[in-house]
Amino acid sequence: MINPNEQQYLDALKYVLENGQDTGDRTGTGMRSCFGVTMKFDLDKGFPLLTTKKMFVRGVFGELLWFLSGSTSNKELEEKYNIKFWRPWQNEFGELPNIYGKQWVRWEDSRGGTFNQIEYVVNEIKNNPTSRRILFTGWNAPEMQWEDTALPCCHSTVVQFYVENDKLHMYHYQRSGDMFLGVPVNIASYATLLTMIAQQCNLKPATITHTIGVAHIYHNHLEQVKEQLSRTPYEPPKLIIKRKPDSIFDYQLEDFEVADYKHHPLIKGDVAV
Ligand SMILES: Nc1nc(=O)c2c([nH]1)NC[C@@H]1CN(c3ccc(C(=O)N[C@@H](CCC(=O)O)C(=O)O)cc3)CN21
Ligand SMILES: O=c1ccn([C@H]2C[C@H](O)[C@@H](COP(=O)(O)O)O2)c(=O)[nH]1
Repeated sequence: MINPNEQQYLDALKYVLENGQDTGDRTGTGMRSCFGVTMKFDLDKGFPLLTTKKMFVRGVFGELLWFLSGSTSNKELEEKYNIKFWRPWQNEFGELPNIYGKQWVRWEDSRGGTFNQIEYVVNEIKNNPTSRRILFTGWNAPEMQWEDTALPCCHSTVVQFYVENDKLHMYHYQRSGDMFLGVPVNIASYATLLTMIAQQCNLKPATITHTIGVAHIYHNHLEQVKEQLSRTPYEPPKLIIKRKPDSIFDYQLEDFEVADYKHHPLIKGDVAV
């Protein structure tokens, strides 16, 4: 098979298209959904950036670096990286309160301090690789219910790591996945994160097991999905990280390059707000 990683996504997409339940949803758009869909990616078989549609590559890397910086400012995401897809959820101050950046690197504890979960994960992988506690979560249960929270955490509901000899594996549980728009970005983003953490720990990025709780196709994406499923994937591109920064928090946009990215044309779809 020319691109087994992409086939995992296409099979999941097709499964939801053919077997999903049609209902309404919070946004009023309507969705077709299945519960508990798992995809497995092996980074040895290429970088899982979709080739059956053109992906917004800078969007993947920029958004990830913005999460890692601890920022929850959409203004910063737009000004620093020229990424505008978070705009519908920003408040009047250009902020996205309580989303990923805060939970990943400055989770507020009940004793007035903060906890950097990403730093913890990298240190554990380096110093305590047989630990069964190497995980981080964006799901800060009480904060997810606060009324100013921009959007309760979708991906990184749980992200766990496992070291096998010189290989680093990841399990990613995502509670809710917009199969056409969000999930392709999430797949590429977590593959990038695993590659970065592996580089920091002198390990090889290996597999990602990605489970989505409510895997859904919005009703206004059904035609786009059929178009995408009619296309044949190309060989996957390669992810190149051009240097090894001193820490997981020191990567820059210019450090990332995608080589040999051959893709089909963009497929547009409206995001459900
Ligand atoms: N309904 C919904 N789906 C999502 O995927 C999603 C949300 N809401 N809310 C929060 C974030 C925002 N995300 C988004 C939003 C829009 C695109 C999007 O429109 N992507 C286009 C390119 C956009 C561009 O070039 O600026 C694409 O073709 O992938 C992707 C992810 C992911 N998340
Ligand atoms: O990275 C992301 C962020 C969001 N989504 C999708 C999943 C849902 O369609 C919406 C969130 O709505 P909820 O009602 O909170 O589930 O955003 C995604 O797929 N990937």
